Amino acid sequence: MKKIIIIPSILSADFAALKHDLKMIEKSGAEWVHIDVMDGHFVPNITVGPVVVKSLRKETELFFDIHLMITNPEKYWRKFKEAGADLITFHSEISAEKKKLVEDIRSSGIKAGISIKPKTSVSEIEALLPYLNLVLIMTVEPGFGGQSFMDNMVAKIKVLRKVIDENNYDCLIEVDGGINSRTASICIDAGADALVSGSYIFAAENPLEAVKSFFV
Ligand SMILES: O=C(CO)[C@H](O)[C@H](O)COP(=O)(O)O
Repeated sequence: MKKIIIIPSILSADFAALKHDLKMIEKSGAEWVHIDVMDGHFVPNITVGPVVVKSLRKETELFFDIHLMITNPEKYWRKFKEAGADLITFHSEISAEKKKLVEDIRSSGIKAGISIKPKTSVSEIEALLPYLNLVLIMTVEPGFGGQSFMDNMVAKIKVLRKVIDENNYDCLIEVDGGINSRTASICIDAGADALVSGSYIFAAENPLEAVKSFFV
């Protein structure tokens, strides 16, 4: 059975206690942490910038999975790389030249991903699959934690799995939005490799046990 990558998202964490939460994630056995970057323009919410990522980088060796929900990732991705990103994912719905952006990120020595919003289909990013390390399928409208998983996104995971497998692309499928113990199984069955979970973990009475519950 393949190993599923479980990725706690700090979006729903207490931002005054992020150091503590990174230690909790390390203790849980998870190896990645998901950091959502929102600019108040691409999505109607604002979160953190490279300064915060740099501070977090000093506290942990967890793999930093940075999700840029911003209009101009071509202007800012390098700052996140310098701050300690291991993987930078930007959105398919932006206007910059996406193949060049993927190539620039990868040639800087880190991994590159593309995310698709619920209304964007797999065909929009198919030509980029040979160059990508990861595709992030959003199963909620990006911008806020705590939303419900959109069941009609499961078909999209299956389509992407089929395209990747048929072409032997070396590209992970990550799913983000409304992931809990029930929806995790649905996504794994549909072909996901990596699952991001925020509110299910950080709203739990015991976040450590909530992360661990994904591994059983
Ligand atoms: O990208 C995001 C929102 O845009 C979050 O990472 C995602 O929604 C995780 O939160 P939850 O598990 O609470 O849905």
